[in-house]
Amino acid sequence: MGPITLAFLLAALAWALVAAAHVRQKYPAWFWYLTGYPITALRVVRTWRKVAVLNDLAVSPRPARGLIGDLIVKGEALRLVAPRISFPKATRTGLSLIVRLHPGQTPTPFIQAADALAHAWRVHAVRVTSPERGLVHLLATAGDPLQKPGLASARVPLLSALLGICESGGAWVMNLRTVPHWLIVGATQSGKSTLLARIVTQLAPQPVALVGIDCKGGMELGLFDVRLSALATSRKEAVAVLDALVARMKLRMKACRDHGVRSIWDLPEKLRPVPIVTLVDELAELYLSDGTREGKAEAERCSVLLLRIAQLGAALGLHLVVAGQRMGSDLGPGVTALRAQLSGRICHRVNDPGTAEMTLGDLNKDAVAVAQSITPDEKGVAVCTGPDGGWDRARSHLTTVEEAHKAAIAHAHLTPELLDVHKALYDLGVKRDAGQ
Ligand SMILES: Nc1ncnc2c1ncn2[C@@H]1O[C@H](COP(=O)(O)OP(=O)(O)OP(=O)(O)O)[C@@H](O)[C@H]1O
Repeated sequence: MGPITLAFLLAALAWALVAAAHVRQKYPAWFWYLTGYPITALRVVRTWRKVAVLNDLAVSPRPARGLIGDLIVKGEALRLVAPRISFPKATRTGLSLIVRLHPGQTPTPFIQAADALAHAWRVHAVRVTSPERGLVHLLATAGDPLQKPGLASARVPLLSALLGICESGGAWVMNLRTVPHWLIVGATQSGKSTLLARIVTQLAPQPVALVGIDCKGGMELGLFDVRLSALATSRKEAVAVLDALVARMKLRMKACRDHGVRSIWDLPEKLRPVPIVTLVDELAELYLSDGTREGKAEAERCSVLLLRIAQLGAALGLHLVVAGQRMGSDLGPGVTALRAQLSGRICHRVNDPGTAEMTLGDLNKDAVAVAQSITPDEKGVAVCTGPDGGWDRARSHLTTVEEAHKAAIAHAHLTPELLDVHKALYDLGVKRDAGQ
């Protein structure tokens, strides 16, 4: 090979490498389709049998025990048959395939083998679901799409907030019409306040009343004061606000009864009251007692009122979004009952396994393990429940305090007046100037 040919080949190689880097950066999905996907798909097909056998996903068509004369002989089958798989289909962020279960198999061992599959196929994660009896769906994500998440786009209806992006590639949406109450947990610096800011930013332009309960002296939710119809900054104020909201809930119940409907959404439009979303920052502050009789009574009252709203509020347009660092039964018996009503769950990185278990354990054990693996660097990453009862790993869109504050100011004129709630606060000596 002459020097000119060699130089030409080296230049072509360099050009190809630069072009590949450009495609990878600019069009990551196409880069995946053209390079990563074919290699990974072949790896899946080539290694499937071995991986299935090693992870007890393959079964023998012959029984593990047989009869020799008068004896029953037990043994391990020599020829195991892996369940059949479809050819892996490319997705924007990875690949997916369907496994046809052998008779007698369940999805459980596949869920347990998800980590092993991810290692064998050299992908970031494998999620296992069962869309239909006898079938298991394996969704592999090539890299962590939450490392550098783009901004997902989705049309969000009333009472919905576009929070960020899911690991599976879709938009992460909190829809209060379908899931009326939410619990958000996370250790300090995990991204809770950013998520609350995102929720306020998204709900601010909508015809919705936002009520804040922030017993950290209003340091977090106070930033959005102009778009809040009421803000309680201590437990005493929280009791007054929640009391007024429960009284309002009873009036709405009566209105529904009078019109023979079961929800405010069935009332004639001009009679329909504004939905109220109550945002609670630092739930534990509402439950912890300082040992005094008054403190205990306040904590119990808060617990009862929150529970009432959570139990009855959905159809009456009263919604709860409750955030806290910790969630444990030690906060009081009311907390477990409240958790049962907060069906939407978002678990950021947490300090104690108990909180992850309390937040997600009653829904899905695997989700608990994934939540526990969130590292301190993964700010804004959380495990969240989906509308179909499933779960996903997701990352919130980074909303700065300035952005949220600006959104609150821009939509301050949409803040509905809740006079009864104002009065309850006023009676405690709390003054709030409109547009403050
Ligand atoms: N989705 C995100 N993407 C990138 N960075 C984020 C994201 N969410 C939060 N952060 C960053 O993480 C840091 C902590 O966020 P945040 O204040 O929301 O945490 P927190 O859980 O409310 O903490 P604390 O309880 O101490 O108030 C901030 O610097 C924020 O910019």
